[in-house]
Amino acid sequence: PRSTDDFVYSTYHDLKSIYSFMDMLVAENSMVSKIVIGKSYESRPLNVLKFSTGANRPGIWIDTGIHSREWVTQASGIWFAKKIVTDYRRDPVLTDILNKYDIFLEIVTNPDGFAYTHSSDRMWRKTRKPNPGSSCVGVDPNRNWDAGFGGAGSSSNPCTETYRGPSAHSEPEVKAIVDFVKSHGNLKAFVSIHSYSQMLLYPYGYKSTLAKDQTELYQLARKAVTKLWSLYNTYYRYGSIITTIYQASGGTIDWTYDQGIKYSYTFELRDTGRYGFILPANQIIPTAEETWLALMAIMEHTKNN
Ligand SMILES: O=C(NO)N[C@@H](Cc1ccccc1)C(=O)O
Ligand SMILES: [Zn+2]
Repeated sequence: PRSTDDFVYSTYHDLKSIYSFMDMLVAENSMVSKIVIGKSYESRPLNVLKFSTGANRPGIWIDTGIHSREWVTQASGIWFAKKIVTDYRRDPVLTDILNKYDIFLEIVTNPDGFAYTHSSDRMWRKTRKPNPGSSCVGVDPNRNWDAGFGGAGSSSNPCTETYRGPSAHSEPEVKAIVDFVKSHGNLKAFVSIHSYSQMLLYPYGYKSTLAKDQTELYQLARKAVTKLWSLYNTYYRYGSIITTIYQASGGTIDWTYDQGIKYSYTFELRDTGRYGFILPANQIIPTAEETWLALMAIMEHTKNN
């Protein structure tokens, strides 16, 4: 495609195609820039799109594709990026958000794993860093954060899908985000998008202690899933990670919440298991559209509080 107007949002794309989408979007829009926050283990750039209409603003972070096989999430991230530039100055709520906040969007958060799902194993979840002393490759990037690291709900066995890694932030893909969050220092919301299960989750996963902001997080989750449901009647469950899905230690949003980013959420997109990670491409746009309504609710609440 020559522009993001004739890019095909209703199909799954490989890494090369997604990177060229990002470069086209940057070239077409003065509001969009590309930040490389680091390199993956296999030296791929960790690209973050920045949407900004002014300087020195607080930020909102969205990542997709931290688990590489969850292809509807990277595909939704592409659609979100185009939606932001399309709706700015047309949608009053988004315009108000972008006049006060920067949005940071990391579409391919695990590029090595993503490339591997295209080349070798469609069901690959983890990073692709080898584990010394083991023939098994990769660390679960959603168990590698310094939040209850190494606790129940993660594995010490490199051959498992929830292997936590040798130490917190051992994975370059995770460390890059940690460093970005710390250096930015003014993120007000952090949303990490997974599939599948149709859930909206907030901290904690590593312990059953209620988050100090649990009442507000619950009420905002309820509002967000109601907005999501309003489009195609897709039903989401919502609540804390540990009570809604299972115990998981070293998870992304437990760390971001403990860094003081109050509006820390994880989405589990469509479906509930019929297709699972292999969601048909004809569901990409409907999934992205309904999820966007929930994201807008979270971003609007962030802006107003
Ligand atoms: O992989 C998936 N979904 O894609 N399940 C998530 C569930 C989850 C979500 C948030 C925090 C911790 C755990 C996982 O990493 O096990
Ligand atoms: Zn996942």
